[in-house]
Amino acid sequence: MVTLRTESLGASDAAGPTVGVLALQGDFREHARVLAGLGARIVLVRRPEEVDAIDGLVIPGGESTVMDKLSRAFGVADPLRRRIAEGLPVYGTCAGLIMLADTLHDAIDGQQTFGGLDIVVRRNAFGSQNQSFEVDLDVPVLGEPPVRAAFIRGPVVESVGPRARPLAALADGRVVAVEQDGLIGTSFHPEILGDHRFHEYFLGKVRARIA
Ligand SMILES: NC(=O)CC[C@H](N)C(=O)O
Repeated sequence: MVTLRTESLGASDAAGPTVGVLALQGDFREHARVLAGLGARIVLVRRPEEVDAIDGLVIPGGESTVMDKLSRAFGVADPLRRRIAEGLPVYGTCAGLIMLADTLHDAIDGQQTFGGLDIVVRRNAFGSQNQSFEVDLDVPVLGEPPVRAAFIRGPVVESVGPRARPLAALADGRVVAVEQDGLIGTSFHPEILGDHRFHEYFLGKVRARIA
């Protein structure tokens, strides 16, 4: 018998899909609040049993090198790789996008990712913390208005392979949002500026898969 550490942060609806938020490090609480507000049941994922209990997963922003080490130390990296390969819908923001990339351009010290997205990513592509910025981003799958996107030491998608497709790019053409089947990745943090359309779009994928 597995006891789930199901924490509801906000208005949780027992009928909603069960969405995990990888809670090893980073801004997982903000994502949990947004998803709970949209009707999902939230599981904060830190253990292998929790990986088996979810219909979808959000990987938050934070520090991908630390998330990589902790996910291996906590034994959730391989179970997550397996579930991603089986089609688990996953939305990764910033460090979470890095964790979903098949190829990391500047991996150091043996940094690993979970993979799944057929993309090449470069970390810290927009400079340091104090070079953070916000921009209005056209995201055609989300319609109008543009998404206000916060970039905080974010990665860039340097190339998009044939299995993935770009969802948004900056004015200079650099790709900052992608999807591939049930997987979504954004270089930026929609969870902190009050626009929840990326989370709604992701929940649509989760619901479609369990319907
Ligand atoms: N805001 C973020 O998630 C920053 C990502 C971080 N620079 C990393 O490489 O993991």
